[in-house]
Amino acid sequence: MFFEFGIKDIIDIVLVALMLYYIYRLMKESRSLNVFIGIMVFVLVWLFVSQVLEMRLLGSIMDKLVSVGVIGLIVLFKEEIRKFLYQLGAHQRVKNIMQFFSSKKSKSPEEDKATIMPIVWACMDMARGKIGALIVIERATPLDDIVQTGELIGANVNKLLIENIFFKNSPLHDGAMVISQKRIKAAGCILPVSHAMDIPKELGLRHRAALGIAQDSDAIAIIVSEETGRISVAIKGQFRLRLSAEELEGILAKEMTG
Ligand SMILES: Nc1ncnc2c1ncn2[C@@H]1O[C@H](COP(=O)(O)OP(=O)(O)OP(=O)(O)O)[C@@H](O)[C@H]1O
Repeated sequence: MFFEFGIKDIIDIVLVALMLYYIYRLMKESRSLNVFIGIMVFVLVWLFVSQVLEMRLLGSIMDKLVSVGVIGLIVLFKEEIRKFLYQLGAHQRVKNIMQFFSSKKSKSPEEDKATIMPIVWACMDMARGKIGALIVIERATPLDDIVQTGELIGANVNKLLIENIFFKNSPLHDGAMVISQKRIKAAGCILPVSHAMDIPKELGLRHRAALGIAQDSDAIAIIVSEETGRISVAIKGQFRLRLSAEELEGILAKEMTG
């Protein structure tokens, strides 16, 4: 009953272990750890019943359950699967983007500045007036699903327009504004809320929504706090809190122009 055990098998085991570890991490993050443990127990029982005990009837019933169950799991965990695939794609994409930008710098720094400065000035004004705001700047990850939850605008980036949209009684002040390709694409959009446990207690839903989109995509989310007038940025799943105008400008210049 001995079988050959070569380098290919070791790589096979390492890859399966890595895959299981990633699934475990994703499920832990999405607080579905018990589901993961349940699936593992089911798979072990299935293997034991069909491979070791060779019980044909129970084995075939479990075979059927597994094939249907896979579809069920895909539906149940579509968000986690999307996130996993995004993270996988992002690794390669980072390299590609770095290569792309190293040979081809931003076409027009003036054009980038013309987009960045109205955002910075509007945020400073709104911070002074304690007007809450949430601005998401789309980059490589398309945000079409987010845009669909709000109202389409399609206007050039303009300081007064941004302030007007977030003005307290404006019909679009609730939710997030999406800026895409140097234009205000939509406002009043609903973002996914982060369930991270390590967010400072004083930060509420606006900040959680900013972190949520920064975890799910490569977008830059700018938050102006209505309570404190502080400006923060969520990017690559991390917060940069209490920013000055210069710091905000620096981050946007660096991240938007590569
Ligand atoms: N999922 C979401 N998507 C977009 N905007 C959201 C979302 N959740 C909350 N908001 C915005 O955040 C506002 C509520 O902010 P809340 O006071 O809870 O957050 P906060 O982080 O404490 O911010 P602030 O410091 O401005 O009070 C809502 O009125 C809405 O405009």
